[in-house]
Amino acid sequence: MSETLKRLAAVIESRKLANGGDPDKSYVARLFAKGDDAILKKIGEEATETVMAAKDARVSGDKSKVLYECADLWFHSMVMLAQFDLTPQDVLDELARREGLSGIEEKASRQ
Ligand SMILES: N=c1c2ncn([C@@H]3O[C@H](COP(=O)(O)OP(=O)(O)OP(=O)(O)O)[C@@H](O)[C@H]3O)c2ncn1[C@@H]1O[C@H](COP(=O)(O)O)[C@@H](O)[C@H]1O
Repeated sequence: MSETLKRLAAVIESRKLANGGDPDKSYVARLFAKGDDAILKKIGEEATETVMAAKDARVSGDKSKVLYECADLWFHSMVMLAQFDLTPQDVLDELARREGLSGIEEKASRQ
């Protein structure tokens, strides 16, 4: 896993209230204190903002907002993973499991 993701996952974990996270000082601890609905709402917002940034980038040619919004989306997804005691490595493991398996073949195998 990338060292950046590993460090960020560790910081997020440290912000859990059970690990001493303080909602008065930490944005992540505040999200954990608010619970599932607040975390999931942020993911919905950031996903929508990512889509809008990508649509805008097609018109303006400026891709910087796509990166910015996608980073927000990844970050909040990492908070959600931690909320469920999952890690970015778990997601990478799932992607590795799918490696080489065509999405078209996988879909056909479900029918
Ligand atoms: N990567 C991030 C990160 N990306 C985005 N954000 C915050 O996520 C929020 C994004 O919400 P919006 O863009 O919708 O802005 P907003 O309107 O201010 O947000 P809301 O009031 O609606 O929640 C902002 O408050 C951003 O500052 C982040 N906050 C923290 N991190 C990382 O998490 C670490 C721990 O943060 P704290 O727990 O705050 O110490 C930090 O050191 C960073 O590495």
